[in-house]
Amino acid sequence: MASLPEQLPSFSTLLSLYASFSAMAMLIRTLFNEILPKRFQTYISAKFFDIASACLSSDFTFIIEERWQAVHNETFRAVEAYLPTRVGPSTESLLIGSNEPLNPRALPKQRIPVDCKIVDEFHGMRLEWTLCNSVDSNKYFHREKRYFRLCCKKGDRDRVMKSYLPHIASTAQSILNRRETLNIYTYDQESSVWESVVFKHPATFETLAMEPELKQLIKGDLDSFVARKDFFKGVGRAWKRGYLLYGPPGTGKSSLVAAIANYLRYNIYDLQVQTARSDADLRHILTSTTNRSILLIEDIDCGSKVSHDRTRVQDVQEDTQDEQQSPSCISSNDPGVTLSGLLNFLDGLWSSCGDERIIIFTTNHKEKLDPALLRPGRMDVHIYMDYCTPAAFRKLSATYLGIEHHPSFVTIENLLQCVTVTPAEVAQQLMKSDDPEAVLQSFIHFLGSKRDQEIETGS
Ligand SMILES: Nc1ncnc2c1ncn2[C@@H]1O[C@H](COP(=O)(O)OP(=O)(O)OP(=O)(O)O)[C@@H](O)[C@H]1O
Ligand SMILES: [Mg+2]
Repeated sequence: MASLPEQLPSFSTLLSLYASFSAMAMLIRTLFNEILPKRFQTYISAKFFDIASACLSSDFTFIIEERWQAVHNETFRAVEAYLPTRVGPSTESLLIGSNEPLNPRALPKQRIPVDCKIVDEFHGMRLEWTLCNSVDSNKYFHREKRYFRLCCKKGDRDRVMKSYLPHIASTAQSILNRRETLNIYTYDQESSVWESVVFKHPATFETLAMEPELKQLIKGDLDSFVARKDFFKGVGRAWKRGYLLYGPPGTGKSSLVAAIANYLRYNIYDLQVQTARSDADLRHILTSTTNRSILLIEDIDCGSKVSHDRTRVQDVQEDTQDEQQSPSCISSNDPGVTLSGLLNFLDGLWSSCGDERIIIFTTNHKEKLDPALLRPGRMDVHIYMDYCTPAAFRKLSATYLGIEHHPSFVTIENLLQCVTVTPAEVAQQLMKSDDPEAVLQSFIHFLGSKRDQEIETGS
């Protein structure tokens, strides 16, 4: 007869083990219920539930937040561009809209609404996407945080990382490269986000009236910037290019910015430095911009707080004077942006955040800028936008009147040699009538009286 193995515990041993376990469980339960505060109990139960359900579930979730390590997350941007192309029969809602009157040839654009589920298929994997929104706020700030949740089977996790996400990256790249509409963004301090509208400025290098050699030089510089990613890496520089456009009002600085955006197909972030409350705020604002874009800071001399590094006390004292001169300069108790805060972004350590960025400053008064901003190498290219030259006039005449040669050009070009007139003034004169002959005669008259005035005042 087979006997029981010797090592099997006896019934009485089992009974005493059971009693010890029960006592221990009772003790743990009492500790849990009586000693731990209620909120810890809830937290621990929730965590336990999470861990248990994660172990039992066969799904895996990726979270892709809008920001990654303090700057804009390019993976988020790629998904944002890619997902609208994956809208299918299972999609329950969509955001649609258009900045133009609806017509059959310009159907509204699609965007993914918050909480809407998009199901994608890739190489036999089922991938469920949801755009989520949460609010991060305390008594100092209120920021909305957007993120994508991607659910897949646990077993597909590696394939998602190794082949699906790279597929999204390359698809998004080609979508962004051929983007039809450009956006111009302005920063909304209230909600701490960049607000965008469609950018449809008609200025192009073709319509710009400036010396042809200068135009060629700028286009060449832009082309080489875009093509030389590896060069920038190789020489240890951030892939950025800074332009300072300076010259009198109405000489085409903003038009040149629009022409650059249209040429490169880059979005524009139009920043009023005065809207940033502090250097930390400026850092947040600038790190929320995306790659392949232009950061535009117009009238940099007007943002008096960044023209020179000053203490807060000085700022507050000068605010009252500044306010009268420049309504755009905000008055507040905030410390404001300092020059060093801005320079840190131009070529300091923070300049390495982001790729393929063009930074453009414009000013009417280059002489008012702090020498630190003008130091060689800080803004790579300084472009002087001049008064109207004969070559610029010929371009404006071709654009506005459709005339490239005319006998009165000789008189006009002679007058332009001695009269200071901006391209904006010329454009205004050339738009006066749709009769080109009458326009040219009136323009000669305009230049003549301007010359007489200048002789009289000795300017
Ligand atoms: N170089 C130019 N070529 C073509 N058009 C021009 C040029 N300069 C000015 N204009 C015309 O004048 C208008 C005003 O020009 P723009 O706003 O570009 O000047 P700006 O130099 O930016 O002036 P400000 O210093 O006041 O900002 C433009 O909308 C455009 O129609
Ligand atoms: Mg301008």
